[in-house]
Amino acid sequence: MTQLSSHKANALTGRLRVPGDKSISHRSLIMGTLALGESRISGLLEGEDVLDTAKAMRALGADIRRDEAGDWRVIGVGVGGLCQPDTALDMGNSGTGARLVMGLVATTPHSVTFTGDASLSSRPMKRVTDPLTKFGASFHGAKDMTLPLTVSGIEDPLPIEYEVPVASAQVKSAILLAALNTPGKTTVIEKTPTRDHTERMFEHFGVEIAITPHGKNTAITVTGQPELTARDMVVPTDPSSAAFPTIAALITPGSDILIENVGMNPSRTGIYTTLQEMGGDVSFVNERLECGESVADIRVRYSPLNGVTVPQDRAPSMIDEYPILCIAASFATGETVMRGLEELRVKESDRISVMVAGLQAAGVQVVEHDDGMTITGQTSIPGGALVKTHLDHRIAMSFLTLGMASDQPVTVDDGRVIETSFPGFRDLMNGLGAHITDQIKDPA
Ligand SMILES: O=C(O)C1=C[C@@H](OP(=O)(O)O)[C@@H](O)[C@H](O)C1
Ligand SMILES: C=C(OP(=O)(O)O)C(=O)O
Repeated sequence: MTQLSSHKANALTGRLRVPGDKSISHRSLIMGTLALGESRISGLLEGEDVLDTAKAMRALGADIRRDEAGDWRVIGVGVGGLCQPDTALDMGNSGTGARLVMGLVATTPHSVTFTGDASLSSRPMKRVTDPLTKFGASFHGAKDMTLPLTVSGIEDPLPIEYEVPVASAQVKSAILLAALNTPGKTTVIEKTPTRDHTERMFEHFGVEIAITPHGKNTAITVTGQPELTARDMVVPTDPSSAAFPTIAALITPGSDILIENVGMNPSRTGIYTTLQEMGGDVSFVNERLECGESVADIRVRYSPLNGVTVPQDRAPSMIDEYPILCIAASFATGETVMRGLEELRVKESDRISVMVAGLQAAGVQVVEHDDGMTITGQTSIPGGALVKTHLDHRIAMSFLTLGMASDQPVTVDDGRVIETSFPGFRDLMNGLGAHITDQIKDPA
C-alpha cells in the first residue's frame, strides 16, 4: 500500500481539468458494444473502474482500443450479439460496472461469473438479482448474493414492470440494459429521481424510450431489441471528481481556481447547490450542451463557510459527495447535518463509519447517526492523523483534502485506490499549490 501525506497547501490557483465522468464512461463502453459499427469515445475516464468495464466488454465480444489521439474506438456486436466469455469477469472495485454488466448479460443465453476485490465482494447485489430474476435469469453463488456470483442468462426473457425500492441509478440501469435484449416494453418505476445518464445515452443511440409521470413517480419504458448503430460520444469531466478541488479551494485561504468542462447534469450537481448555500463562492461560466449533457466551467474562490442542514431529498444528486462535504463542514461555522444516507453504508466502504473514524482521529467534532452524521465546524483542525481508506477512493481523496487546510499533515494508508476514479489526482492538486507527498515530511 502506498501511504500519501497531505501537508498545509499554499493558496490553490490556476485552471485545471479533472478526468472524464465515471458513470458516463462505463455507459459509453457498454453502448458502443451494443451498437453495430465503430463508435468513437472522446474524454473517456481511464480509471481502473472503467478499464475493468472495457475488459468485460472485450470478453463479451467488442473490439476496443485507444487510438493515437487518446480517443477510444469500440466496434460493437449489436444487441443480441454478445459472446460467451471464456473466463470470469473481474469487475475490480466497481459497483457500477458489476451491476450494469449483470443487467446486460441477464437477458442473453450465456452463463457469466462476476468477481471483484474485497470491497466489491462485500456489496449487496440482491438489489439487481431480484429484478433480473423476474426477466427469467438465475443466479448462483452465496446465499446473501454477494460476489462471486454466476448469472445464467435467459434466452427468451419476458418484459417486466418493476418499481425500484432503493434510490439507485445502478439498479435502474441494470434493468434498462436487460430490457434492451428483451422483446416488448419493459418499465422501470422510479420513486426518487437518480442520475439519468443511461436514459440520455439510450436517446443518443436512438433507443425507443418514454419517460412519463406515474402518479408521484416516474415511469421509464424501453422497447426492446432495437438495432443500434455506432455513434460518437463525448464524455464531460466528472462533477464528483471536480468536487475535490472545489472544496480544497473553498477551505484554503487565498485560493481562486477554474475547473474546465465539468458535467452539469442536474441529477449530479447537488453538492454545488449545497456549497453555495454554505456561502461558498462557486459560480458557473460558459454553460453549454455536449452530446445531450450540459457542461460548464466552475470558478471557485476561498470562502468562509456556514453549516447547513442538507435536504434529504437532495441525496441522490450528491450521493458520492458526502465524504468530501464532511471536509467542507469541518471548517464551516456551526453545524452541518447530513441525514437520510443509509446508502452510504454500502458503498466501497461504510462511508459513514469510515468518515467518522477518520474525522475523529483528525480532531473534528462529529456525531454518527444510523443514517448520517452531524459535524460542528472549527476554525482550525488539528490533523496529524493516519486514516484507513478501506479500498475507498473517495475516502482517500477526502482526507488528503483535509490535510491541505489542517494544522498537521493528514496521511492516508492507501493512495493507490484513487486510481479507480481520479488518476493523476496528486499531480493535479500539487500543480495548483497542494503539497501531497509519499510519506510524512516536514512541510517545506
Ligand atoms: O449509476 C452510476 O453510475 C452510479 C450510481 C450511484 O450508485 P447507486 O446506484 O448505488 O446509488 C453512485 O454512487 C455510483 O458512484 C455511480
Ligand atoms: C459508489 C461509487 O462507485 P461504484 O458504486 O461504481 O463502486 C463511487 O464512485 O463513489
